[in-house]
Amino acid sequence: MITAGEMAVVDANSEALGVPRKQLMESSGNAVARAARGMTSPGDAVALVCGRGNNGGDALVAARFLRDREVTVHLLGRPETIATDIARENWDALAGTELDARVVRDSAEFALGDPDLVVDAMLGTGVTGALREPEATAAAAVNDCDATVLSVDVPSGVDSDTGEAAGGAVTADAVVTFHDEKPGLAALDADVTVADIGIPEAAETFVGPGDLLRLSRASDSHKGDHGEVLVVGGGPYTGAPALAAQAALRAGADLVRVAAPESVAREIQGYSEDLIVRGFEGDRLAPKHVEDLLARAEGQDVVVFGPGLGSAGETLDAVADFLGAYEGTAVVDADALQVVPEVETDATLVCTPHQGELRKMGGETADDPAERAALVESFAAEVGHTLLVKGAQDVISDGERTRRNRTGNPGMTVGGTGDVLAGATGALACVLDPPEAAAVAAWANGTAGDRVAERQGNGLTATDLVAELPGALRRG
Ligand SMILES: NC(=O)C1=CN([C@@H]2O[C@H](COP(=O)(O)OP(=O)(O)OC[C@H]3O[C@@H](n4cnc5c(N)ncnc54)[C@H](O)[C@@H]3O)[C@@H](O)[C@H]2O)[C@@H](O)CC1
Ligand SMILES: [K+]
Repeated sequence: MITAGEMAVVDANSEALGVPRKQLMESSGNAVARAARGMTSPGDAVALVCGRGNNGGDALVAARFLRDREVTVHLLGRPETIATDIARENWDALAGTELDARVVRDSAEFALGDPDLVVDAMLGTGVTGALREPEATAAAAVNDCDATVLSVDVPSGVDSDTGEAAGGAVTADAVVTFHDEKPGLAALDADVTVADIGIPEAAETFVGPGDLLRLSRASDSHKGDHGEVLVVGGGPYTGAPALAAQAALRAGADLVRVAAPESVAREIQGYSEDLIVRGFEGDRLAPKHVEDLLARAEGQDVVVFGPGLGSAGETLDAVADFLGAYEGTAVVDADALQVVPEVETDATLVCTPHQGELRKMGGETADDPAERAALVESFAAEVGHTLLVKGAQDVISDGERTRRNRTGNPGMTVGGTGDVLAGATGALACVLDPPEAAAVAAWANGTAGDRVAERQGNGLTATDLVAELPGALRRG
């Protein structure tokens, strides 16, 4: 099953892998023609009713593959108003054929005739609201006629995610949908076929630039703030929490606060005046600090727990106490990770171990990336949290869905890059679901590293990565 939003991500990742939308449209159109041919005989009349988006584009392609049928193409609206270049190019391509292609300038001009088969390609996943004209009149004519109706991707007017039909939606006898089943089609009283349109497997297996689309959707739908993050870290190390906090800012969080032992808080503040640093008594985290930290975590979108805390016994006890009582979302990194498998928590956690830390948590690892991904998936299911396991290929899993990330380079084994990733994951988890946040953060962190390496060769530092994060998170 794939939702329209996921399909858009996969589509953009496919393009980045060298298989652009226009090529997918050619495959979709070909699949539609194959289905139409299976439902008719040579010489039968096939009416292709095309909207001005890519759904219509699919049928404009199909027309070129149906020359042994008596084809009529009805374009709903003027060609100049076709919404996408690739659909327009496929309309223009019909000029080089003998096909009967008609422009329906307004609904009064629409004459369906008496076809044997109607191909309904008015609206696909781009539909919004009840059908407008001329689609409404055309849909009514399609629903009234005696012909069999084959819908492209989804019956026009039906929401492919929910199955809800807008006013005036088409009733289909059959549907050819693309790449994977759609949740909204399952309940329809129509014969649904899934056509493989040649999307490379890697477009789904690996996180790609298409995954950045999730961020634009999040900013459309979110309450308008990009989140507040609390970083709890520091003790034996001061750089780690500072890097995580700066990465969270660069990855889009509005406000980043740091809670660190007093002895290091001032030093952390020295790294950046953009951070709000407040110390707690002593040189390291201990159970006596937990109540105060829980109060500080109240009202934060995400807590990033662990960078630089160290592994003193009382520190790990404090981590366990905190996680036991916390109910929000937290990114857990570094020494704090080993506590996770033992602790009962209502919190939503994203754990970011490297291979060694994963083993310390009780997880297994393997050399082969696909095998490792399967092991990470079952361990994520066992611990009940999202895992982002760092490596030459990162693996991200919530126990159900698993992705891999292959951005990044050997130069990134330098100290501090993990802290940057934890901070970026924290910022993104303010606006995205945990596995999506982890996947986008891993991709962006690696992409930032690749850009720095391309520019300056060796000698990458974690600070370089932080500076490059905004660019890596920008689409296009
Ligand atoms: N990877 C993908 O996502 C692929 C998508 N493909 C096709 O592309 C389709 C999506 O294309 P688009 O995003 O261009 O969207 P659509 O073609 O579904 O619809 C967009 C057009 O419909 C108009 N419209 C929206 N709501 C309307 C309403 N209520 N009444 C009248 N007009 C309305 C819009 O103004 C726009 O011109 C899919 O359904 C599928 O058929 C395929 O080509 C293959 C690959
Ligand atoms: K359709």
